[in-house]
Amino acid sequence: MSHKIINVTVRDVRFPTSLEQHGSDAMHTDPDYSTAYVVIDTDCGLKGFGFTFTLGKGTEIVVCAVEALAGLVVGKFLQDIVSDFRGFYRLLTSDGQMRWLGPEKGVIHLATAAVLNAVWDLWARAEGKVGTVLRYYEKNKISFTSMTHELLSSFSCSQDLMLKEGYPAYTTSCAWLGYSDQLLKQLCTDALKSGWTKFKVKVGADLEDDIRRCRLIRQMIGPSNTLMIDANQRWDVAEAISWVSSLAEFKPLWIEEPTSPDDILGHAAISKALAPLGIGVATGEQCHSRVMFKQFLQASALQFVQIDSCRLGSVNENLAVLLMAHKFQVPVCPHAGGVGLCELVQHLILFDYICVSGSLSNRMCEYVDHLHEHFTSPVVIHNAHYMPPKEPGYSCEMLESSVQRHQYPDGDVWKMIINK
Ligand SMILES: C[C@H](O)[C@@H](O)[C@@H](O)[C@H](O)C(=O)O
Ligand SMILES: [Mg+2]
Repeated sequence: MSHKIINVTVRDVRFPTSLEQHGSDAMHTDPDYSTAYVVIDTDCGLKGFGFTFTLGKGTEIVVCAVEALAGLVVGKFLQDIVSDFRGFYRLLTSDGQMRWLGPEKGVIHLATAAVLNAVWDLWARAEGKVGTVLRYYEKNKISFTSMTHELLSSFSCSQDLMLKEGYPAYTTSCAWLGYSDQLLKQLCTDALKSGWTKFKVKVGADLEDDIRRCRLIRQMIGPSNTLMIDANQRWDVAEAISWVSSLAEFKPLWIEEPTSPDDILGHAAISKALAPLGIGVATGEQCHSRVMFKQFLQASALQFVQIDSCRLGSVNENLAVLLMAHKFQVPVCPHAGGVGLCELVQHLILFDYICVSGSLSNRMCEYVDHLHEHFTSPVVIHNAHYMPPKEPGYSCEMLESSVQRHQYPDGDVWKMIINK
């Protein structure tokens, strides 16, 4: 079948998560988890769904950027796109006028991610597959193929393990910064009961609060479970080193986003200073391109790579980062959560394990327990592991009823909030 793309639509879909402080951190105190939600229509009726993730205000700007890119997509045939996916990626990112808005960063790159996520979803649905990424990888004969040849031959064995046990996850949803100690305790108790062993806590606004919260959670989870801390870029370099040193007694595995996401050498200095304390640096949720990741890796500026399915240019660019991380032997622990990021990133991390890294050492994927009910194929978590998705596609499709209710500003949910 030809699968000619005949239409690309995009909608501003927002969830009022800030009302309950879900997702709050030291820099983003009132996030409304949102998406610029893209639907691609084809001449044969098949659709592709995709989105990028935003925090509420400004989603309308991403919507405009998607509309600007749509002209490059409508009229194309899926087969032509995927037989030269590199060319298509460049078409979207290298338009002679639009690239001035990035290039490959900021709003225009978020829009590129939304469009490409929808194309990947469409391709996987057209093939009736979950794992189109593997085919892309083989077809494009990425130069790492020989390096991972052995891993590819152990493909079925790793795949069996994933199908049986799933991919290990950690939870962030017990300890958002705006949650009270009482709520934190309750959520942590529930999470321990459900089998969670790895927990991330938001820090960075007030040191005394951080000490109290980290002590509380460490006491609850005990010495052998894993704790991570996340400052969401709140500090400068010297402040990060001294602040995290004050939290070292709680034995965090990593400090995430200690400073500006663009300060590669700053991250390197923090990594060096914290290494003797056994604390690594994790970053990536606002690392906007593979070029930045390359330098982070070259400068030994991070010890955990946090790819993001909606900030980088979809599967295409994430794949480049997975391969570089493997070359540098740095574990990938994707950023997820938000709305829909868990749904997308599960595909990438399974691919990383089965075809690239072949290792689970120091590796885990983020999970938050919000908004999955709005997806047609929500993630399945079992015993704190992501179970492989079974439906063909990239798991991007939202329930149409959810989209309509949450569309901003005309959906019922927003009409009620705005008219209050
Ligand atoms: C605003 C968001 O909830 C962030 O706080 C979140 O993505 C966070 O940094 C995370 O690591 O999950
Ligand atoms: Mg984070």
